[in-house]
Amino acid sequence: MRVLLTGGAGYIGSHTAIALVEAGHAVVVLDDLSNASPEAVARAARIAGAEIPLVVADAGDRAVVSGAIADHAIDAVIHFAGRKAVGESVAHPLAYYRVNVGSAIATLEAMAERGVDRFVFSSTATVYEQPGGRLREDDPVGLDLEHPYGRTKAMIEAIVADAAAADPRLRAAVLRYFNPIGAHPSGEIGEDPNGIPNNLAPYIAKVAAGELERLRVFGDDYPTPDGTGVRDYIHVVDLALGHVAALEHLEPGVLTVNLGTGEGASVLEVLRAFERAVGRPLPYEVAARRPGDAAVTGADPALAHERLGWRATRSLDEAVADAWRWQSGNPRGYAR
Ligand SMILES: NC(=O)c1ccc[n+]([C@@H]2O[C@H](COP(=O)([O-])OP(=O)(O)OC[C@H]3O[C@@H](n4cnc5c(N)ncnc54)[C@H](O)[C@@H]3O)[C@@H](O)[C@H]2O)c1
Ligand SMILES: O=c1ccn([C@@H]2O[C@H](COP(=O)(O)OP(=O)(O)O[C@H]3O[C@H](CO)[C@H](O)[C@H](O)[C@H]3O)[C@@H](O)[C@H]2O)c(=O)[nH]1
Repeated sequence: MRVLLTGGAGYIGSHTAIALVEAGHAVVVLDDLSNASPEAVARAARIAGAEIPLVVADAGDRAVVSGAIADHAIDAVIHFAGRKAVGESVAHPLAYYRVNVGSAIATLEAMAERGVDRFVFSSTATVYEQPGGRLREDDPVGLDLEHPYGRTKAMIEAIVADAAAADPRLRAAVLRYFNPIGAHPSGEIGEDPNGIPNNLAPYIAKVAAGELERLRVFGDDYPTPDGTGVRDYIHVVDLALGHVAALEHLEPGVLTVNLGTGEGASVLEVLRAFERAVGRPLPYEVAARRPGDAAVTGADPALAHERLGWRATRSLDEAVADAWRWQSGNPRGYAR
């Protein structure tokens, strides 16, 4: 298939681009570069050994997306484009609704205009209204969430369901990612956060690199084995392979699946994994809980295995070693 990746210059999109080419597909990236560098696409193309055209454009512009679909004879779209910073979504909710919801609608309209009916969407574990350790796809999802970012994703899930109900040709997959971590094993592409990272793994990587003084562990009094928050960290390459499987198994209607490992790791366990990769202790202090954080989130990944034949196979240690290879080899990221 010829696959358009909106937001394909970003962290998950660039890894997915490589996985798609390696599986025999052709990839075109459409990205406004608001949170990415064109260098990510250039490196993904080099690693994959294929040309990956980059269209620098806003996925919220229906006419531009429609033009890209026609120009590149696209068969399927994976929609990664969007903003993802939880705190920023609280401060700037309208921008989040405009970019996230607006770009999803514009992309679906552009596809309809061009008769493209294969659609894969980046959702998140955050859409579950009741966090828990083994979340299943039929657990309650809705708008009763902690932040506008999560609500944008729940809204888009509803929009995709309505679009599929109205158009029986639409074949869609909604992928609820748990916590992506790690980098391509080449060390050439990885997560390149702008400014001080919000997320745990890139934050620890910058502590290990000496750019940040110490990790602040947000709470050690949760009802978890060591008192720190537990998440389901999934290697970004496993996540990328989940997209390939989803794309290749699309059927009319909407399939919604968790992409997680089914295993939990605490903040201190992630820190220890980094210490093993780096080969020395890393400084940390216990700080107050971060508002809105759950004690535990984790996936029941059974449905993805049953329906897509996919499961995550890479360990936390592997992910952290790959993240550290990327961080230490590219201290300034893509240096945008
Ligand atoms: N990383 C995570 O923890 C995580 C977890 C669950 C879901 N997601 C979702 O997965 C998707 C990809 O996440 P990521 O971690 O790769 O983030 P990212 O920021 O690295 O990638 C998103 C990409 O979209 C681009 N973009 C943003 N707005 C755009 C627009 N209007 N038009 C075109 N391009 C636009 C950005 O430049 C960036 O390259 C996002 O939709 C995100 O919400 C991410
Ligand atoms: O500096 C830090 C950063 C994080 N944490 C802790 O580390 C764990 C993971 O935090 P992240 O910020 O890395 O990830 P979250 O689980 O909070 O959320 C992320 O993953 C979710 C998917 O489950 C959503 O996509 C969400 O938008 C995205 O930020 C949490 O227990 C958090 O309290 C720290 O202790 N210190």
